[in-house]
Amino acid sequence: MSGDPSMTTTVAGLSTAAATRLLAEDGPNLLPQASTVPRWRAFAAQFTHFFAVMLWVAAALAFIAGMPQLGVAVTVVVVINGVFSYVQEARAERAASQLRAMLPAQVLVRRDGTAVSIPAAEIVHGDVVLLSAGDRIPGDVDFTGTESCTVDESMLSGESEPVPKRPGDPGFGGTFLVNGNAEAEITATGARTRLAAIATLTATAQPPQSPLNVELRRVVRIISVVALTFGGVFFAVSLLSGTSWRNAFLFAIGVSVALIPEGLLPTVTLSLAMGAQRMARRNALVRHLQAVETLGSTTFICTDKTGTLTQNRMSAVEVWTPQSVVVLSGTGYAPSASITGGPDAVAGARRLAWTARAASRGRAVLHGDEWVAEGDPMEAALDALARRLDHGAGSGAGRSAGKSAGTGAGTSADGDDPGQAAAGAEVAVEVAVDARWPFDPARKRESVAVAGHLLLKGAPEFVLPLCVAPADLAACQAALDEMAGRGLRVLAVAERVLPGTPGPDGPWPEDPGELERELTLLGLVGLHDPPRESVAEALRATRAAGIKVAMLTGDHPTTAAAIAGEIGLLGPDRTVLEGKDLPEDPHLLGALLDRDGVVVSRVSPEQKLKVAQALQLRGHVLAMTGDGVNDGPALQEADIGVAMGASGTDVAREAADLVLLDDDFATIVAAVEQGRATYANIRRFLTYHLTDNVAELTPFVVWALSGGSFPLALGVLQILFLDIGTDLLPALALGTEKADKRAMHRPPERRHLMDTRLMVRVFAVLGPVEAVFEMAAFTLTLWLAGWRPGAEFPGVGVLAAASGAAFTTVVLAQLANAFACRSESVPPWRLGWRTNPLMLKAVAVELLALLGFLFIMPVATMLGQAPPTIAGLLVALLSMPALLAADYWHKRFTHRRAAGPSAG
Ligand SMILES: Nc1ncnc2c1ncn2[C@@H]1O[C@H](COP(=O)(O)OP(=O)(O)OP(=O)(O)O)[C@@H](O)[C@H]1O
Repeated sequence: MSGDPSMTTTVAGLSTAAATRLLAEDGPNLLPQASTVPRWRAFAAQFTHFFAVMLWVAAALAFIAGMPQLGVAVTVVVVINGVFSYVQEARAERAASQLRAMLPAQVLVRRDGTAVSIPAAEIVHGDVVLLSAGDRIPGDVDFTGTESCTVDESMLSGESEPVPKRPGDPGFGGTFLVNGNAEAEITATGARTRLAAIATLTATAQPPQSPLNVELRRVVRIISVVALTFGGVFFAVSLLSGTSWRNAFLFAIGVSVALIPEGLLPTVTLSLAMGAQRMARRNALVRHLQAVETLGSTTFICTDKTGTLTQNRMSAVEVWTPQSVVVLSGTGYAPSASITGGPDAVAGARRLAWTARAASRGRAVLHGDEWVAEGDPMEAALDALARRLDHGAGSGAGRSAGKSAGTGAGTSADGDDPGQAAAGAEVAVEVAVDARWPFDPARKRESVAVAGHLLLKGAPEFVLPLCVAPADLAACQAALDEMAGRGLRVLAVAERVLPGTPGPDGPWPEDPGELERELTLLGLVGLHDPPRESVAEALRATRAAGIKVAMLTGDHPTTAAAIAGEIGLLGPDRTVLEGKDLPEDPHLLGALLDRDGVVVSRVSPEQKLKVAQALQLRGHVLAMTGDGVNDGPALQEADIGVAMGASGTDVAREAADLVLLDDDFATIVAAVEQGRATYANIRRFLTYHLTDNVAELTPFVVWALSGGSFPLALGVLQILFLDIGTDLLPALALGTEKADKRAMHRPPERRHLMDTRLMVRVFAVLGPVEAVFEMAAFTLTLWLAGWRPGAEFPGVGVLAAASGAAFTTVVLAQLANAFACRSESVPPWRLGWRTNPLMLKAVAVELLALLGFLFIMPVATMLGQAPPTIAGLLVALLSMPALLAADYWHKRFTHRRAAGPSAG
């Protein structure tokens, strides 16, 4: 708190013209880019990683060994793969930076004498910024006016205790105002701030690995180990069967590298980036790409109430005073009020409203016929209330308005009513506040000292005990219960004459506790905040998706329960808890909360953190919303911290993984749906990719097991070309699959990308079918040409045609597989052929490439293949229905076992 008068003296700030000139001179207020990798380095990196280097060695060896075609082919493969990966990564990076630019930080500054909100990047040296709790300080500053202001400087100093600031103290860009309000003059922006110096130091630090990254690296590692093992076995068998060591080494490297899914990581990144873009179109902005995937596996959502479930458009609809009840309806200036009570009924209500407004900073302005909030919507509603009652009284609407009508002079004659002493009837005149102790979520009240009075408003349980027991405590409690039971937020308003207190210059106590006692209760005010229309439907969707929801609110238990009941959140056992009653033990707490539709009221930020920890201990993947200054730790603790883009504080936004641009609960649900879709897509192309690997490996396994006596159905070059000709485009197309309509009709699952289900599908169903037909096409061609196992290898022409048949089979089977992989449970013909246009294009390109690889003679000769015979072609064609049939039966089988619809 502070009684510092400089808060009320207005420093005019810069003129717009001066600011524009300074902005041109100094440049925008942006931190120097954390030295991003230059493009050429990112490009070069695609050609210098371990596997690429192995391929370069293989190419060099091929040239030295006098096999220039192989050398050229390997080089082509490295280049195509490198360019493809680079393009994908660049696209993903571009998408990510577009997302970052969607939420520019805004700052309130005083320009030309009025407060305006501008992007933080446009702040210049000399600007006067107006800060309130939760704001990030946009540059280095000197404080010019402060009100109970403390700043979290931990990011610069490591000191976790907030630092109190007084006028004249310096403040630093990037730190946060934790408490109170402040006015400050900017002394340095952008690269000249202290943060910039530190940011350049820390830019080189690696960001932590996300779970998805860890998981993907695991997948790539497994496949790489398998590939290298095969390479080793192949090398050994080649040597044993009399191949020269150089050739053996060459082929071993070729086989290993062909099997390693280098393209997988960039494809996944791109797929996440596209998921993030789709979320952004639905007003959900992820702050890291990996959050897209985590969102998909969310099992529990803890949401707050005001603004997320409700519209945060408050209006005061009822005033209870010991003498009267005033019920207001309608909007605009002149409410239709129903008043019960004696002659002073409206006078009492007005006095309450004026007091509550004096203890507020939020204000309301009339737009058309509606009050629009400037600042805290609840406080704005109190401002509107005061003006409406004045207006009503002045125009005679309040039939018992009595003596204070219009002028507000009434009770102030005896100097007893500071609020009304400053009042005009229509025009709000601000009262001169000597000292303010702002609202904080622990005290749950706010008080001000005005002209020798202490004026206070706050949560009833936190105000009533400070009051001299009113004669009609029971009536007060009944009024409170009744209003809360209707879902109204209820505030108590009280005041006290301060004996012999200091003037505006203080000194005032830091702790208002010693002043906030022996208060006189003026009454209660009930505020209505309509639920969002989308919420009931969104809650139904969450339930259908097997996700549990809890409401964590700072509001009164009865109010919270009423709203939760109204929107259909409250669970069947109607569990409504209070923050103070939550058990300390995290296991107990987890067990208590682990059900659907729990309401926790009067919850503090620390309790939110505990709730997050307890639910995660139960194995939940938790999304938690928060908008307050102190919500940062809970948001960081949750798997998905959700902050509000429209309201909410900078602190919360920067701790969050997901920002809701429209503050709407339904948007979280939309984001979860998109997250599930993206995860399903990654599994789709992983399945597709791995099936191909089975088909590519089988010839080598057969060859090696036969000790080199069974000819090799596919050569290294053919494998490399399969990888490029068939894998890249369909994998991309699978990454663009739309969200499955039923994705939100099954329970969430937290599983490894490469789980048993996927492995069985690849290694026991799709892969073997493809491999069997591939080997059948090869063997049948040889057989019909008269070759029998164990005999001398047939001539080059026969081998080429057989190998061409095997190659064709893999391409065609993969073509069918691309369609099979579009869903994990539905056969492709039920998905509609035109629902993924990119897939049709990918398939067309694949077919053209196949024709080229078979019929362009130099290419075919280089690959060691020729167009297949009729018999070979028939087997290749048969592989398609066979693969689809196997896929169909497998889907039916697992589908039935899973009992219940599931798709994706
Ligand atoms: N500006 C204020 N001045 C006085 N009391 C307030 C103020 N804001 C809130 N309160 C009281 O404190 C209680 C808790 O408010 P708080 O803002 O902490 O809740 P919250 O967590 O934002 O609630 P919700 O879940 O509804 O968003 C309110 O129910 C109200 O009684």
